[in-house]
Amino acid sequence: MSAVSADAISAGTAPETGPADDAGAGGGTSLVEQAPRLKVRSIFRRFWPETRPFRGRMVLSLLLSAIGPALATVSVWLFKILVDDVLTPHDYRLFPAVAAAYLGITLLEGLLNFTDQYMSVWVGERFVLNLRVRLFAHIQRLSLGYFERNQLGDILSRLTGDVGAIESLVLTGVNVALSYTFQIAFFTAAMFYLNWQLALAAFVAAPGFLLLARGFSRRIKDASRERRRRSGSITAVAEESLGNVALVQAYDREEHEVDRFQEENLGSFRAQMTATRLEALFSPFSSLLETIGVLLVVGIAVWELANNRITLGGLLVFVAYLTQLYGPISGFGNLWNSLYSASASAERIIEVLDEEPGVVEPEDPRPLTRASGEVRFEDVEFSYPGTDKAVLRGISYKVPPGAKVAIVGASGAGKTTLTKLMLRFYDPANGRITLDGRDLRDLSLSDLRRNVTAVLQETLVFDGTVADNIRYGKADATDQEITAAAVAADAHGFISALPDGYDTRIGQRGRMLSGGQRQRLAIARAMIRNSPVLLLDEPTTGLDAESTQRVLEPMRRLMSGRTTIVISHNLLTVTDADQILFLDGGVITGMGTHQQLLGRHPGYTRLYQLHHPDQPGRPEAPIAAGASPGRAPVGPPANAPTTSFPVARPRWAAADSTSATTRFARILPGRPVKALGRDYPPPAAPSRTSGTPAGRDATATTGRLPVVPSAGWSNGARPTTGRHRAAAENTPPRPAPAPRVRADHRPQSTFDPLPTPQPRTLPPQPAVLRSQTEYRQPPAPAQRDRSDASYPGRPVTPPSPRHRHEPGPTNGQHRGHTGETPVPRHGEVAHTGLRR
Ligand SMILES: Nc1ncnc2c1ncn2[C@@H]1O[C@H](COP(=O)(O)OP(=O)(O)OP(=O)(O)O)[C@@H](O)[C@H]1O
Repeated sequence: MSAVSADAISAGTAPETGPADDAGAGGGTSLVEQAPRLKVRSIFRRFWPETRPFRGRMVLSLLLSAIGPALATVSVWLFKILVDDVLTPHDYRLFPAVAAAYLGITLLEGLLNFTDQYMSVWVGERFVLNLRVRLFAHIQRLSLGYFERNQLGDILSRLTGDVGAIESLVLTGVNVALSYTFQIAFFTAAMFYLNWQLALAAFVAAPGFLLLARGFSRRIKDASRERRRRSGSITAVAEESLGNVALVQAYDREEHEVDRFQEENLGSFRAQMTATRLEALFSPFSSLLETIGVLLVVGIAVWELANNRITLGGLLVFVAYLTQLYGPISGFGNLWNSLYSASASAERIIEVLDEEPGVVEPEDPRPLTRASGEVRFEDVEFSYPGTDKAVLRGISYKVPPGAKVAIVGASGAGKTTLTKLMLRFYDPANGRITLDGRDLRDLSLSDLRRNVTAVLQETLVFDGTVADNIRYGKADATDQEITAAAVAADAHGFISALPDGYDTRIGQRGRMLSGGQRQRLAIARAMIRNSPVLLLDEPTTGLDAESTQRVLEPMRRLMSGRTTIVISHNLLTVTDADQILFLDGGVITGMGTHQQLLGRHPGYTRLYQLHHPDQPGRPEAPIAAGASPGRAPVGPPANAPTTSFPVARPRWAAADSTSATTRFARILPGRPVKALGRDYPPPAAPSRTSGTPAGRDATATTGRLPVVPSAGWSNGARPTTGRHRAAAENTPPRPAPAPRVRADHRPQSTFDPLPTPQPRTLPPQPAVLRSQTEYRQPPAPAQRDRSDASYPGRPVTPPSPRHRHEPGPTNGQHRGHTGETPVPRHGEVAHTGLRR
C-alpha cells in the first residue's frame, strides 16, 4: 500500500477503502503504476533549462513583481500620513495630495498587474506548449515496446494533464516566490524603520509557518501522486472502454465498464479529498499562527504607544504591514505545498522523458536511397523485453529481390514478430537482419522505413479525408498520383461514390468505410509509397470471402515487382508464393513452395486442411518416419486421418481441379484496371468447366500454381525459376495464351503502382520436385517477348548458377540450399536454408 493510503487512513480519509482501493494505491494489480519518486530540487533543476527561451520576459516579469510590493508599501505608508498628518491634527490641506497619490498608485498597480498577468500567462503557456510538443516528439520516437507495455490512456493523461503542472513548478513557482520575497523584504524594512523592537517580535511566529508547511507538504505530495496516478488510470479505462465500445455493447458489459470507471474515479476522489483535507487543515493552523503573532505584536505595541514610543498612525500601519507580511510568509507555505503537489506530475513526465527508445538510431548511418530489396535473416533470435521466452530462434533465410515469400504457422508462432523486426520496432537479441547487405541497425530509421512498407493486420487509417489517408504514404503526392494509386488499389470506384469523393472524411478509424474498403485504402497508401520491400501481415484478416476476393487482386498489383513478405494463416493468400516458410514455436520447420510443403510438411498440411476441409493433403510425397528428406517416400495408408501427419490422399495432379489456387483464380473476375493512363491486366479468366484459367490447359494447373500468380505478378516479372525452366525444357511449345500484360507498361517517373521489376533470383527447386513437376505449360515465346518488351532494358534475369546457391554468411554458421527437399521430417531440426 502506498504512503498516501497510509496517510489517508491515518487522517481518516479513506472510509471506503476496499480491495479496489488497495489496487489503486499502487498495488500489484494497478492499471497504472506510480512514477519513481524525485526530490523537488532535482525536478526543478531538470526543467529549469527549458525556460531559456523566455528568460528575457521572465526578468521583466520579475521586475514587475518587485514594483508591485514597493507600491503596496508606499500605499500603506500613505495611510500613516493620513492618520498622523490629516486625521489626528484635523488638518485637511494634505488630503488632496494623499488622495492623488492613492489614485496614482492604484492606476499604476492596475497597469502593472495587467502587464504582469498577461506576460506571465504568455510565458507559462509557451513553456507548456514547448514542453508538451517536446514530450510528444519524444513519445513518437519511443519504440513499439513502450506502447505495448503502457496504457495509452495514461500516456495521454501525462501528455495533457501532467505537463501543465511543471509550469507551476518552474515558472509560476519562481515568480510567486520572488514576489513573496520582495513583499517580505519591503514590509520588513518598513516595520524595522517604524519600530525595530516590534519588528523583531513579529518574526517570532515566522519559523512556525515554515515548520507547519514542511509537515504538510510531504503528505500533500503523497496524495497528489496518487491523484495523478488515478488520473492516468481514469483516462486509460475511458480510452480502452470507449475504444472498444462495440465489444462492450455486444457483450452487454456496459455496467462492468461503468464500475471500472467509477472505481478509478473513486480512487481519484479519495486522493483528492486527502489532499484537500490536508490543504484545508493547513489554512486554520497558519491563521492560528498568524493571529498569535499579531496579538503578540499588538500587546507590545500598546505598551510602546502608552510610553509614546510609537504614534497611533505608526501602530496602525505597523499592524497593517504585519498582516501584509504574514500573507507572503504563509503564502510560502502554500506555495511549498503546491510545488510538492506539482512535483507528483513532474515525476510522471520525467519518467516518460527518461524512457529511451528500444531501438537506437546509428550515429553514423549507412546511406540507402532505394534498396534492390534483398532481405536476409541471419540466425535471428528474439525475446520480448521483460520476458525470457525466445519468440524467434535461429531464423536464417534470404529473400531475393522481388521474391514473394510467405510466412505461415500457427497462432503465436512468431510471424508478426518477424515483421516487427523487419521494421525495427525491435532489434534481434542475436543475429541480424540485412537489407541489401546492410544490417538494419546501420541504416537510419527513415531510410529503412522508406524502403519497407507494411500493410498491417489491423487497417489503420486516420480521421481525415480519403485523399489525406492515401497521401500519408507520400506527403508530396499530387492529386493525380492519389487517383492513380486508388485506381490500382481498386478503390477508385467506391471512393468516387462517396459524397465528396476523395475529399470525404472517413471518420475516426475509418468507420465510414467497410473493412474491405479500408484495406484497399491501405493498399493505395502502400502503392503510393512505392517502396521496394513490402510486408503484408494477415492482409485479409477480418474480411469476408467477397471482400477478400476484392482485395486480393489489388494486393497482387501492389506486390508486383517488390520483395514481399506475406504473413498469413489464410493459405489462400500465400499458396502462390515463391517460397513459404513454416514457422513453429519461433523456428522455421519447413520451407518450400505450396506444392512442396503440402503433404510433406505436417504443420503446413494440417493448416491447409484446416482451411480447406474438403482438400486432403497432397499425397505424392508424404514423409514417412525414417524417410530421408528429399526422397519421395512410401505414403501412409490411404485411410490415415487427415488431421494428423502423414496424410494420404489420391494424387493431387489428377484430382485437384478445385485447388486453392484454382478456386482463387476462379473467384477473381477478369477485370482490366486502368491507372495512370494505362490498363493493368485482369487475372486469367478461369474456365467454368474445369476451373482452369484461360490460356492454360487443365494439366497446367494440376498441382502447380504459377497460373494465377503470373497474373498478379504480371509484367513478365515472374522469374524463370528452375521449376519453370524444367517444365519449359521438357515440354513442346504451345500456342501463346492471351497476353495479360500490356507491352507498353512501364513505370512512371513519379508514381508507379507497378514498380520497376527487379531481377529476381530464387532458391532452386529441389531436384526431386523438379522431376515430379506437372507444369507443362511454359510461358509461350510470344508472351515472354511481350512481357520482356514491357520493360525495355529490364529483362527478367534468369537465375544463374551463382544465384541458385546463395551461400549464407561466411562465418560458417550457415549453409545454402542443398538442392535437397527443404522439408524436414516431423520433429526434426528445421532446415532453414541458410541455417545449419
Ligand atoms: N509485446 C509482446 N510482449 C511479449 N510477448 C509478446 C508480445 N507480442 C507477442 N508476444 C508473444 O510472442 C509470440 C509470437 O507472437 P506473434 O504475434 O509474433 O505471433 P503470430 O505468429 O503473428 O500470431 P498470430 O498469427 O496469432 O498473429 C506469442 O507467444 C506472443 O504471446
